[in-house]
Amino acid sequence: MTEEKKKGWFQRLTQGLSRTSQNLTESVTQVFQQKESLDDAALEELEDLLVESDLGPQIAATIAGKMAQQKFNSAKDSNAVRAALAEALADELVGHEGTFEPLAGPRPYVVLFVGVNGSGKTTTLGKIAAKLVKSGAKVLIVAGDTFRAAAVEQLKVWAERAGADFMGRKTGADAAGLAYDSFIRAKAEGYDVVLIDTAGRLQNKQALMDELLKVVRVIKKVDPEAPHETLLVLDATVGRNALSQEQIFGRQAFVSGLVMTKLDGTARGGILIPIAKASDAPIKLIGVGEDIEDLHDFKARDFARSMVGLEPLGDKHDG
Ligand SMILES: Nc1nc2c(ncn2[C@@H]2O[C@H](COP(=O)(O)OP(=O)(O)OP(=O)(O)O)[C@@H](O)[C@H]2O)c(=O)[nH]1
Repeated sequence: MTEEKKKGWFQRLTQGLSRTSQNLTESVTQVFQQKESLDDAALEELEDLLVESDLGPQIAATIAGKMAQQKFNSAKDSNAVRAALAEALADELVGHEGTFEPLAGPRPYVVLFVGVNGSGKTTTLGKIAAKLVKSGAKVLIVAGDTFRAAAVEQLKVWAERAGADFMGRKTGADAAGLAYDSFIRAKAEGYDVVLIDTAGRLQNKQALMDELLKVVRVIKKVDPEAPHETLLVLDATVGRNALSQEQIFGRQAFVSGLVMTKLDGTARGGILIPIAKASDAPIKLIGVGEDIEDLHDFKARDFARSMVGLEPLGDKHDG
């Protein structure tokens, strides 16, 4: 990434997370305003504020504990408070950072997108397709949510916009059959990446999981190593509901990476931390807007600093 592009992205990230950071830092710096160090009551207040920021009780207690060990020179030191908070948040996240590198793997590289309707699956898939095509890759988009005509249409628009090829079937067609055929076609026609959308809602959760597992099974018939990546897309604005979605999909659908979307315009960006800690899969990508440029690799330290309204630390951390 060029310096300018990097700067642009960080600005978008910090801007996108501004409601989260306002929510988090204003209250936390206030706790430290009158005092150099925290007494028990202030520590409890800090913990409550962190819980309100969607961090959950355990993480809130850990972070409040770390903050309580610090000394700050009252109100003048709000940047130091922020920096310490960013460090404490980053400590929680660094072990949960993953990379999404479809062009570094086998060809064709098969990526499955799972998640409930409205989480941002289609948009995320479209953004990834656009970036891959731009970098010269041959990309096939597959409309695996065969239950909703609108979902197929939306994906087709993204495929056209991205310059990727598109494969879909009529409403109600067998999604697993489509996934299988698309993989065979991608192998025969030399595609680099196959991006497969899946249904986000069926008559019940079990039916949805059965459907996903069937898609995975038939893909494995073509190549046992595939799908090479199964990305679970989660909407940050739904707060703790995203946590339960992770639990449902993560336990059953062989999720290999998480994507957190809609981190812009929400005060609930803090939810990313309990999700990261609860999940066996790392966070790979984050979305802070609807444009192609608004999807990015997840970098724990940069994210933690943006969460408190600070710029990233520089090359050492922005990878
Ligand atoms: N602000 C913001 N909006 C987003 C982001 N990602 C997706 N969206 C919007 O969220 C809405 C839902 O996204 P979709 O991509 O359609 O979600 P989906 O999971 O495919 O849902 P269905 O199409 O209903 O299956 C759309 O209006 C997107 O433009 C993001 O990072 N930030």
